[in-house]
Amino acid sequence: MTQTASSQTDKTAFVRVNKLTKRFGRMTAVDSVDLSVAKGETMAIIGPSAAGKSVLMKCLVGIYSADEGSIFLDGDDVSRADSPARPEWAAKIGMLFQHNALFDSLTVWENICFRQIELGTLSRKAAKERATELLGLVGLAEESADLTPNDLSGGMQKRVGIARAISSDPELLLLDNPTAGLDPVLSNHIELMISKIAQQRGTTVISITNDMQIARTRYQNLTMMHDGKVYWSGKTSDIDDAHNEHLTQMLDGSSQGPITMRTGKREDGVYA
Ligand SMILES: Nc1ncnc2c1ncn2[C@@H]1O[C@H](COP(=O)(O)OP(=O)(O)OP(=O)(O)O)[C@@H](O)[C@H]1O
Repeated sequence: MTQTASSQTDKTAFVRVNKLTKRFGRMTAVDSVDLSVAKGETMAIIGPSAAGKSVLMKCLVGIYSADEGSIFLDGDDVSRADSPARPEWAAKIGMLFQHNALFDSLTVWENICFRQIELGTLSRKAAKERATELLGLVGLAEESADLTPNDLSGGMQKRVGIARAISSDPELLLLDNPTAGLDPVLSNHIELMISKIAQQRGTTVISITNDMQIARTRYQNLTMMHDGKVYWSGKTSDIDDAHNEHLTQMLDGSSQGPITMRTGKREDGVYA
């Protein structure tokens, strides 16, 4: 991955977002955002509340259309929810929503293979087998398959959400706060599991997190958003102590952002 999605430099990126803008009335939730991720790499998106992180994710998954700018996935233009390439990409993207979005009236296994059952790509028997296999992968017992989401703890629900997100073996995995509300030990477990899944399957992963430490240790790339804009984007290995302090201050609201930026966007379009 190159350090930002400058359209000049990142034509080969698997995920390429160019000057993406999404508005709600007069409010600009995502403001001319550039980012890019190479195939098989991982990116954490971090930023304070209302920074535009979830709206960006919803543009990537195709819930919202770009008002301006573009989104390319493996070269396909999917900038709008109704772009011709979108239907094909629906099956190639797995998403964990912020509040898991599990169906309370369905069992765990039906939730995990919901899409396959709906589309008829798997019989119910095959779907249950597949879901049970995925439960093992996310560290849940086979017996959980017949429970409903209400029977599960928050951490277990997250795991079921992740199992559903990877059920179609997606090329792109989008995770909106996979560890929100979980204790640090469980958060680490889940993040480790995500890294392993990404490594074993070669999945490209973009994940929102509020934890700078997790972002730095578990992800290859990091994008910091603030007020709908990308404030910093680059390799986590390039984050030195000064950057770390600065980004952490932005995250907890003790820095007002770009005014106190230590370094800025270079002439070649790379944030440093
Ligand atoms: N459907 C919508 N209609 C109107 N405004 C919206 C809508 N969705 C999001 N917003 C607004 O867009 C801004 C960005 O929201 P977003 O959910 O992307 O923030 P976020 O960075 O994910 O924050 P958090 O970490 O708190 O979830 C917020 O001001 C939010 O109120």
